[in-house]
Formats: sequence, structure tokens, C-alpha cells
Amino acid sequence: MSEVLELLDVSVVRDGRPLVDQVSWSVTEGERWVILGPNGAGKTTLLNIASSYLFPTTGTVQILGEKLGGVDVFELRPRIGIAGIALADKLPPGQTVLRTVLTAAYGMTAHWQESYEAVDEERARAFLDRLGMTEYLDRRFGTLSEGERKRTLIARAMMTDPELLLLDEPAAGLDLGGREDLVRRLGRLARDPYAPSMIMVTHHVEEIAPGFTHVLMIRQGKVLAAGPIEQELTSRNLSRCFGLPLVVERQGDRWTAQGLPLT
Ligand SMILES: Nc1ncnc2c1ncn2[C@@H]1O[C@H](COP(=O)(O)OP(=O)(O)OP(=O)(O)O)[C@@H](O)[C@H]1O
Repeated sequence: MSEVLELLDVSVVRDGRPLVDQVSWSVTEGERWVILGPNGAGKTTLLNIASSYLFPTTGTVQILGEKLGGVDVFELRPRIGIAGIALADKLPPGQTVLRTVLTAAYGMTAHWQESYEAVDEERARAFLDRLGMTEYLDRRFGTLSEGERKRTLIARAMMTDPELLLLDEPAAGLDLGGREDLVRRLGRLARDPYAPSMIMVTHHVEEIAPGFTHVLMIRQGKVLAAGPIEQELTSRNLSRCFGLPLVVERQGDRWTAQGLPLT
């Protein structure tokens, strides 16, 4: 098993303040990680490092065996799939869902003159189908609901056959049905042995799909806990992470958390 991601003593400092503070973390091939933490904790900053878009102020980062700073990021990036809100804003709203997914195969956000291979189109249709988007192939991306947009972005991220898949709050803004539908689909992906290693940022333990194996908890840029989910996703760790008394429970293969009542 090889390391997919390795951060050693990584800090990101802006305006004299560490957004990520001496983080050491490694993700091994096949693992599925959840990053949990309150608003402003540094979760997206960590994902931006993992996607090679942000270089740390200090420390070293290895992504898919390549050292950040010593590798051409344009060769590295196609090996990483990213589904996040920031990307959604960069995609042309007038482009169809199918085109939106297809353009990922060529590492671009809009389609110009490139001719797509039939095999690419088949792949795009297959990923969209797995995410329940078959009925929307010809719809314009900009007209999709938030849930439909998120599922399209995940299909898009899978297009390049990435070795590492990064999901930034995939269930944020979804209604209960939409969340549960997405969690089921992510669960299927997480348990697929051929699926890439995965890192998902979330605010809610209810959004952790079955099949996720590890959790990293971060608060004010510092890692509070990192390791196997059954070991680290405890009431104690979660309470420290979010800064109030919380009780976390496992129900079957899902998680729930509640604050303790005020006395
Ligand atoms: N370029 C920047 N310059 C200064 N501060 C920044 C910059 N980018 C992010 N920050 C700050 O760094 C902190 C961590 O941001 P980050 O987006 O990583 O948090 P997060 O855990 O993803 O938060 P959320 O859950 O709200 O999305 C925040 O306080 C944010 O305001």
C-alpha cells in the first residue's frame, strides 16, 4: 500500500496567522477520509493543499508520490478529482450536464473545439447514471438544483479516473431526501474497491457515508484527532473539536451527534 497524501509539519500562514498549523497527516491508498471541523477551522485549506492548488508556507507535501514544489502540477492535477462549490462557479452555466462532465476529460472548464471520443461520452453517461443524473443529460448546468449540481460535479470529478477524489461538503445545502440519496451513492462509491482514495470535508457526522474508514478533526488549524473512524469519532473528540459538549452515536453504519441540553 502506498501513500496517496503525506503532509509533514505543514503550516499555511496568512497575515501572520496560521490557517493550518503544523499538520502532519498521511492517507494511504484505498482509505476514505472525512475531515470534520467547525467553520473556519482550515478544512478547505487542507483540501486546497491536497489538490496541489495551495503550497504551504512551511513543511512538506507529497501527493500521489510527488513532492509539491518539485513536480509539474499540471501533470499531477489530472490524477486528482475535485468536486467542490468553488469549481461550480467556474463552469459555464449554459453548458449541458453531459458536456460539463465530458470537459473534465480534457482538463478544461469550457468546451472549445475539441472532439470527444465516443468512449469518453460513454464514460460520462455511465458516471452520470451512477449518480442518478441520466434524465438530466441535456439540461443546462446553470438550471440544476443544488443537489443535481453536486451529483454532476462528482460525476465530473470521476471522469479523469483519478487516484485521489476530493469532495468539499458534497451534502451541504441538500434537503433530507437529497442528503440521504447522496450518502447512499457515496457509500456505494466508498465501498467500491476500484474507487479512488477519497477525502471528504463535512460539518455533520450524519453526512458520513458507510465505507468511510478514517476521520481527521481540525480546530483552529490544528489537528485534534486523526485515525480510524471507530477509534477517533468519539464524543470526547467531537466535543473538543466543536467546542461544546456533544454526544456521538453510531446507529448501524451511520453516525449521529447531539448537543447536551443546557442545565
Ligand atoms: N487567503 C486568505 N487570507 C487570509 N485568511 C484566509 C485566507 N483564506 C482563508 N482564510 C481564513 O482561514 C481560515 C480557514 O479557512 P478554511 O476555508 O480553510 O476553513 P473551513 O474549515 O473550510 O471553513 P468552513 O467550514 O467555514 O468552510 C478562516 O478563518 C478563513 O477566514
